[in-house]
Amino acid sequence: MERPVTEADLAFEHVPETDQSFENALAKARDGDRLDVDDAIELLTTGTDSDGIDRRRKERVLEAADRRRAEQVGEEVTFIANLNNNVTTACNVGCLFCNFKDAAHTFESETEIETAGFTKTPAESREIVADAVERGIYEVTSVSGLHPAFALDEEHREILEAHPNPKEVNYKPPAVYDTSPGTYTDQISAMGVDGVHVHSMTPEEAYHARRGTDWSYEEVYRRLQEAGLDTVPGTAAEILVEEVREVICPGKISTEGWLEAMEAAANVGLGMTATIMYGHVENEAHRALHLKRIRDLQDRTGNITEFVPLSFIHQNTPLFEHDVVSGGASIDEDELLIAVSRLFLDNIDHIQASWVKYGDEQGLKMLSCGADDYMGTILSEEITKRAGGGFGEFRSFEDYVEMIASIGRVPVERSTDYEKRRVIDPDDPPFGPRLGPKADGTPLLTRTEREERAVPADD
Ligand SMILES: C[S@@+](CC[C@H](N)C(=O)[O-])C[C@H]1O[C@@H](n2cnc3c(N)ncnc32)[C@H](O)[C@@H]1O
Ligand SMILES: Nc1c(NC[C@H](O)[C@H](O)[C@H](O)CO)[nH]c(=O)[nH]c1=O
Ligand SMILES: N[C@@H](Cc1ccc(O)cc1)C(=O)O
Ligand code: SF4
Repeated sequence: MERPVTEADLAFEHVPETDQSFENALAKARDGDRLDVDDAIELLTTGTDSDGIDRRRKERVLEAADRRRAEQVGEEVTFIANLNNNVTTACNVGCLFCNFKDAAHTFESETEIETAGFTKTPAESREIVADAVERGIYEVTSVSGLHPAFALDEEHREILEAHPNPKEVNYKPPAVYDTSPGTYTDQISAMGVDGVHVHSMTPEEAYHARRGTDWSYEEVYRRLQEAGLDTVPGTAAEILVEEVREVICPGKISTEGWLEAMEAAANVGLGMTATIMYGHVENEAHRALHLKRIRDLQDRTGNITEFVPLSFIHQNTPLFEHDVVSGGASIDEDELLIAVSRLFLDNIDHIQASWVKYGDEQGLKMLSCGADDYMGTILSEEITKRAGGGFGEFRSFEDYVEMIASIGRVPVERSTDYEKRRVIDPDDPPFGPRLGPKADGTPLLTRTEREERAVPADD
């Protein structure tokens, strides 16, 4: 088990104190001036001159962000027809905010323990994606645990097999396990059914895909790109400040490592998203520093299409179970984080509202706090569900059109890179995806609807 978190670990060097005033920071935001870290802290706290959130000030921040959203991207709200396909939950990194993972030894053939998790072979992944493509999706997002048997490709497997101490590099051969995930390149090429867009390989996974070698991240991402990788999800970012990572994910790549991997992905020409996972032990100074690191990265690369705030889901996580935190972010904090992301990240066009994290009602509200993208259909979800979140695993195009039209905005289906966009007329049902290789406008069905249709009606 991990070393317990002590109070000393939470006595942070970075605290929300500034020489700036709330009013000055807000004036800069309204004028479209580039904000600095102190400005962001003032806006996120609604002023460090008093404790707690000042509701009237909060409304002014949200209003400024909503106006900026309207100027920058207009009234369209985008979403994507996509599938989430997590390959394996086996992971020994031990992040304290995560309940998606299952200890890798529970997957071994020899063990008496029955694992609560799953591993898919490349063939199984392919079948799941093929089925979803048939239904009309055109993006597969795939993020997974760091299974010890995973290797980048055959060459990487040979290097790992020849390692004098495989344990040191977190490697065990596939034969040890009931099911092998194969290699990353096999999984990527298996998922690339009919030209579906493959969005996969977070910096943490890329780290795993080069362990025990001297390969650069460029080399890793180049090989993955050859296998069919299209874009990279910028998760594993969590909070890009070391003193926070030391508490919530001491086994994970560092801030520097994350930035290095993302830059490498950009260098080989891959598009990417970026995230923040907030609402646990960090304070507003950490959130502001994180935003600065993302904006700097985007200044260097220009490859980030969207920023995705992920509000910490606390219920079943070690951080909550060990009383390190008493819950997640408040609604005020969620709204301010979306708004300040819009105002601070002047070089990233799209801010995503995650219905997985916020639910429909609050997710919709976020679209008037600075967000303009409403995620995707995903069809299946494991990370938030296992952490105790309860907002489900699927949204249909009908759900999307109804929700977006209800707030007077324009529903638009988009491709991962936002290049392909199709405006949907709310008065012209039925609603289904049209941008996919097999998408002909037929509505995506829920699992239950599909099962009902599969059973021949007995009249
Ligand atoms: C579960 S990991 C899977 C991919 C890979 N293992 C990694 O860490 O990048 C993907 C992301 O899910 C997010 N996540 C995990 N647990 C969460 C929780 N309890 N609440 C909110 N987000 C969470 C984290 O931001 C994490 O980086
Ligand atoms: N916000 C969450 C996402 N967002 C990813 C999108 O669905 C999509 O893959 C991206 O916009 C690239 O096109 N995915 C999750 O699984 N969970 C979230 O909370
Ligand atoms: N799957 C991740 C989130 C995610 C994945 C890909 C992205 O591009 C963005 C966010 C989660 O549920 O937390
Ligand atoms: S967040 Fe990713 S790396 Fe960390 S324990 Fe969960 S699955 Fe593993």
